[in-house]
Amino acid sequence: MKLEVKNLRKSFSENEVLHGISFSVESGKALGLLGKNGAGKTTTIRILMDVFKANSGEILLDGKKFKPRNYQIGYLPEERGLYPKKKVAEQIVYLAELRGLSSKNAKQNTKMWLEKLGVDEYSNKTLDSLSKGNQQKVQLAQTLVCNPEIVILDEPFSGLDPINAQILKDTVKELITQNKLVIFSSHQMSYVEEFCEEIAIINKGEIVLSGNLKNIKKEFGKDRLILSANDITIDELKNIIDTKFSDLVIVNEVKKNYLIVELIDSKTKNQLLQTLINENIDIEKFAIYEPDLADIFVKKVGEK
Ligand SMILES: Nc1ncnc2c1ncn2[C@@H]1O[C@H](COP(=O)(O)OP(=O)(O)OP(=O)(O)O)[C@@H](O)[C@H]1O
Repeated sequence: MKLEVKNLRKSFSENEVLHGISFSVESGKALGLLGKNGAGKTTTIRILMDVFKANSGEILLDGKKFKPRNYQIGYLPEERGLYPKKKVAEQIVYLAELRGLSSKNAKQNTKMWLEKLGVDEYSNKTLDSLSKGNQQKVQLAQTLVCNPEIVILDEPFSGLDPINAQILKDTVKELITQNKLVIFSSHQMSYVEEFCEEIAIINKGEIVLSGNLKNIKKEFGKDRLILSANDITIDELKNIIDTKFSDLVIVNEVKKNYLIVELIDSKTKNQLLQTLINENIDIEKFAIYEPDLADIFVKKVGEK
């Protein structure tokens, strides 16, 4: 399956909050929707789920208008939607039946997911008696109980400690290998980096970067190197480069322990290395720069 979001615009009263959002994602891949608070992630997801109507734009699944009601979708909304005073297993079974599962399958799947996520011991407790992290896992069990083909998770990691975040990561990875189409929103880069093949960064209601994460990283790292030297400070190294090697390289960024430099001509990497050696600079680091997602995000959005 391929889901395509095309040029979504959304206004609340006179205020346009989405200014033409477009991205696409296919089964067997996960798309990370990234953005700061208020960027427009949840609004986009709500439009996808038909909670809100867009003012314009379209959403297609395999080229046809996407109607969420026609599919088994696992949606974990930002405002978690379960009943605090009802028993955990009972309400998941009930919601699974509402979504079309037989009573037997609803019970089986509920048991399976509560066990898998390590919250089966709370099956007969009311939801509000559980810790926030465990409530979150119950919500996730409810999201996945119907074996959905499409999984949409809005900030699924919020409130999870590292061990439970790992359980969620493993679950998402498993969904991807089962060829599900997975979309999730987050402002936590490390999670996105770990298993999203595709990303879309939203800033102030606009997509500022989208596509395959590996290609994006390659493009950002293109012709850039990390450089440091023994016996001289980073500032001294920068000075030498600025005064002597400005025909080969320019300094992009001064980090605490190294410089990020950009080759003026991508073919001159070895020449740069040779020139540094000829200058008797004792090179400590000379490596291809591999930006992490946080670096890319900061570059595109301006701040963390
Ligand atoms: N129902 C609404 N009525 C009016 N404005 C809204 C409504 N929902 C969202 N907005 C506005 O739309 C903008 C985008 O909000 P949205 O919740 O989509 O951002 P987000 O990226 O999900 O942020 P967060 O990470 O904080 O959840 C914000 O300026 C918000 O105030």
